[in-house]
Amino acid sequence: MSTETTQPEQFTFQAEVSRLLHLLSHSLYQNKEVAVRELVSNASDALDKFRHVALSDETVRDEAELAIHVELDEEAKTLTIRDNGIGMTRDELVGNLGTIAHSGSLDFLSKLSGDEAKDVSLIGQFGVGFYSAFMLADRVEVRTRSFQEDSAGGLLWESDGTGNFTIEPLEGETPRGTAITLKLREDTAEFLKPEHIKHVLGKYSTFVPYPIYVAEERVNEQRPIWVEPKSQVTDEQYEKFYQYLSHRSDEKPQWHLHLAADSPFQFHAVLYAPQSNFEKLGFGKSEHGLSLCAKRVLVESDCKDLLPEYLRFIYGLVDSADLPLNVSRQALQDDTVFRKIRKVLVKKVLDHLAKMAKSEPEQYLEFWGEFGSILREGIAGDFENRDKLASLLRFRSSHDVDGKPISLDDYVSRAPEDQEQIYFIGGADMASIRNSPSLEIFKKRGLEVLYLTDPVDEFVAAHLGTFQEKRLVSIDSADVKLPAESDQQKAESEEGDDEAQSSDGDEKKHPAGFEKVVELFQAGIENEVEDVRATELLADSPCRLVTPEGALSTQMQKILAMSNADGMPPMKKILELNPNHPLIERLSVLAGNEQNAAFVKDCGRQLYDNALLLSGLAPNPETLTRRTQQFMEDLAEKRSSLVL
Ligand SMILES: Nc1ncnc2c1ncn2[C@@H]1O[C@H](COP(=O)(O)OP(=O)(O)OP(=O)(O)O)[C@@H](O)[C@H]1O
Repeated sequence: MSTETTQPEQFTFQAEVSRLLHLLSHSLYQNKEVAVRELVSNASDALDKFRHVALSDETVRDEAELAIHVELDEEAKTLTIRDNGIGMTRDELVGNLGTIAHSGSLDFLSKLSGDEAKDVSLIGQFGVGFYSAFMLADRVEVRTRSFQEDSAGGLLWESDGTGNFTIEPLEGETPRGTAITLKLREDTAEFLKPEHIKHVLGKYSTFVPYPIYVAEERVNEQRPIWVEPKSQVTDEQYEKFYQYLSHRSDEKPQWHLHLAADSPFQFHAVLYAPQSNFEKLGFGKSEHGLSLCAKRVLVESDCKDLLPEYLRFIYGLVDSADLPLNVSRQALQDDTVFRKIRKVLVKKVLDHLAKMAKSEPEQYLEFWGEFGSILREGIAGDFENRDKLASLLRFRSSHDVDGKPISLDDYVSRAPEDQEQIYFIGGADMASIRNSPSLEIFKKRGLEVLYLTDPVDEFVAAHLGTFQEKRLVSIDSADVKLPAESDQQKAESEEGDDEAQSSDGDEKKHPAGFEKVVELFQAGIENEVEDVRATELLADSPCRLVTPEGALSTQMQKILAMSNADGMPPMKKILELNPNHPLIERLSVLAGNEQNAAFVKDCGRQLYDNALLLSGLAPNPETLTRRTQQFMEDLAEKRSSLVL
């Protein structure tokens, strides 16, 4: 049928796109200028892609300058952004301008539209920048021809943003590239004024690496600040460049680094740390990389291999004349200069952080609060820089002031000289950590303990192993060794428990009958624990559970058990008793009489269950409740004589 070729094909937007378009027009705070930035940035990406193709395929090259033209038509009330980049085929049009590539983008943006509506300027980070066109326009037309099609292969994409779009072939010759025409709404008519559009482009698109023209006038300066001496770059220029690289308009970076080297290889770089970490807000892993240039020309806009993963939050640009750029990604990664540049970048960033931690500790803590959770990943992966990274770690501790996390260097510098280990305790939250019986002796002796409420920190501690030759040890482990007590501490502790304890090195004196208690407890829970024994490391609690030497800490075991459900059998623990606790002393007396054996055994089981609960582990609820009920019944019966 003859109508078949002229009838536009109808398409429906993916449901997520419709929701996004609704969100854009209704709830998000609207900084409409962002739409221009996004469309210009897409045009610039399309030019990059074309240049890349043209490098290896001379048949597609031509003489035309790669550029972006912004055209204003006051009469038709249209704003057009035109590029001679890579263009789009029919399938690309359907896929790119009808769906959202990054799943999760929409959810994230919806979250931002709550009370504290964040700037919609974030939109470009989530692979949905094109749709911001509908913030300005009630109709959008895209005319495009892919570099792969002949000049008659142009297409027109059209939509009013309410749910559908159409695609139809264009008649006549269509130049290569894409022209996006926005039919502006009444309330966005100011975007038809050349002065306004120039102002917007100056604000957001100064660093676009291709010329941008409004009418015949070139409006972006394209100044490569990274090759200029630091002294000649103003704060404002650094900020603008950051905003251009990160798509975070109106945000200042936390800090920046401007690096330059001439030998043994040449490169320039500007690196930035953003203000906030989106990963913390639940938006998955950061996906951006650094921009990689050769002699000022952008070669790769998202080079993720220039920095290790644990520095993935950094934005920046690296420019080197010494890199082989027409090679595969793998070959680039293996290139000696590339590897050396990467090494220098990592060193400079870590040195900068170390300097900041020393001279501006408050600012460093702010940085750590945002990005510490990413930076600490380096402990497991970057062996070469492990020491530097270890000094950058921060933890809550029993000795921290106002909850401000401390460094391992702080810890070691104030630990007693003969303290061979760095103590830590893991737990679900501060409250359960502070209530742990294992902490008592450390509190009593004033020994510092790191509080690790985030389970990942325990993995970090395990990977680190030692710091300044001191082993990091969980205090609920049998590996713990305490430094010798000072004379004063010795005197105090001997005063506290005069009959029970002799000085260090001597055979400990336990109350008579204590060995019997151990025997009965053991008989009561023999299959569940590795051992029952006395400890001198408890102050106020009757007992605690510890992990045997060399075993994983309780927290780590819990995490592993969760991640591997049918998992490993639980590792047996050691039940340690405080021979000087009034309850244990009383039981030691009772254990002398055979008739009390069952009762002492029951107490052993109950204390074991209590210790499990305190460690965040689950005892058998049925036997626990039955036993406590029995205890209550016995007590109630004894007390009934008081009523009569
Ligand atoms: N001017 C253009 N020329 C060629 N392709 C384009 C152009 N504009 C958009 N596209 C295509 O449409 C896709 C979707 O664009 P959109 O701005 O929504 O997301 P994105 O560009 O992938 O993400 P981001 O905005 O984070 O860079 C692009 O990836 C690109 O393939």
